[in-house]
Amino acid sequence: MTLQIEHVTKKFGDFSAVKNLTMTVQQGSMYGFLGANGAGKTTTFRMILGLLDTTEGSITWNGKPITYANSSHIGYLPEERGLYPKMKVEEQLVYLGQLRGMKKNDAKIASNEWLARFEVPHYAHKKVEELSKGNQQKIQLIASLVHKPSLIILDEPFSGLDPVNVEMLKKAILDIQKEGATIVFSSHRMDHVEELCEQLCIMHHGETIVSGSLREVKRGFGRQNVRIKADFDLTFLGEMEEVNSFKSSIEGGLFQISQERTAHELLRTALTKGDIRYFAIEEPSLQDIFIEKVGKEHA
Ligand SMILES: Nc1ncnc2c1ncn2[C@@H]1O[C@H](COP(=O)(O)OP(=O)(O)OP(=O)(O)O)[C@@H](O)[C@H]1O
Repeated sequence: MTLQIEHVTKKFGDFSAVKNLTMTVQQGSMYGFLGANGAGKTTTFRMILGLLDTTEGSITWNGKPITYANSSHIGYLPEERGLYPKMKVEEQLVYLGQLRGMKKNDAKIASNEWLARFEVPHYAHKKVEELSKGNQQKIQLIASLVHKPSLIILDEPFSGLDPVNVEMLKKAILDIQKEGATIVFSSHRMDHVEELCEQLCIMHHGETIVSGSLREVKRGFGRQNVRIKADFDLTFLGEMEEVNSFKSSIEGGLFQISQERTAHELLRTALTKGDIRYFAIEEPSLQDIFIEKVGKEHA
C-alpha cells in the first residue's frame, strides 16, 4: 500500500499552486512535507484526499484514488481546525469515530484511550470551547486517529503546541507508525522533519526543491560542515581555497566544504598551529540545504 503522486499540477486560474509533483510514500513510513507559507502543502493534501481535483497528474493510495468509499482508512488533521465548540469532547470523538465506521462502544473505548495517552482524560466531559487552543488541537488530532486509519495526513500538527506537548505528539506519531500506519505531515520546522522522517519533500512556490530519503537528500547536497574548537584564531583555515565558507565563533569555527579530504587537510593544518579541543565532520542540516536552495529570507 503506497501513496503514489505522479506529475501532479494544481492550477487556480493561471496560478500554479503545485507544479509537477512526483513522490512515493511507502507503507509504514513517515513522510515530511516542508515549505514556507504558500508553498503548496495544504493544496497537495487536499488533492491527496480528493477534496480538490488535480489539474494534471494522478494520486493513488493502494492503487486507487482516495474517495468517500475508502476514506474510513484515512485520518486527516486539516489546517483549519473544525470541532463543534458546544459539544462535549468524548461525545464528539465518538460521533466522529462512528462517522468513520466505528461501533459506538469501540469509539468510546478508543477515544478514552487516546485522551489518557495525551494526558487529558479529565476533559472527556467538558465542552470543546472550554479547552485551551493547544488542548483543542490535541482533541482534533485524536479525532483524526481514533478510527485507526492506515494513512494519516496531518497538516501542521505541531503548530500551537507547547514544547511538552510537541514531544508528546512526536512520541504518539512514532508509536502509531510502529503499529504500521503511514504518516504524512507538513511543517515549516525543519528540525521536526529531520528528527522524525526518513523521507521528505521540500516545496517552494509549488516547486519541489528536493525530495527523497533524508540520507539521499543530505548526501546529494554534496556539502559537509566541519566544526573545530581550538584556543587560537582559525581564520587562516577559513581562507583555504577548498573551504566554501567559514563562520567564526568564540570557541572556534564552522567550515563548509565539498570534499571529505578537505576535512582531513583542515585538521592537519590546524594541528600545526596548536592543540585542537574538538573536531567533527557534520552532515548538512535541512536548514542548510533549504537556505542554499531557496535563500535565507524564506527560512
Ligand atoms: N482555492 C484557492 N484559490 C486560489 N489560490 C489558492 C487556493 N488555495 C490555495 N491557493 C494558493 O495556492 C498557494 C499554495 O497554498 P497552500 O495553502 O497549499 O500553501 P501551504 O504550503 O499549505 O501554506 P501554509 O504553510 O501557509 O499553510 C498559495 O499561494 C495560495 O494562495
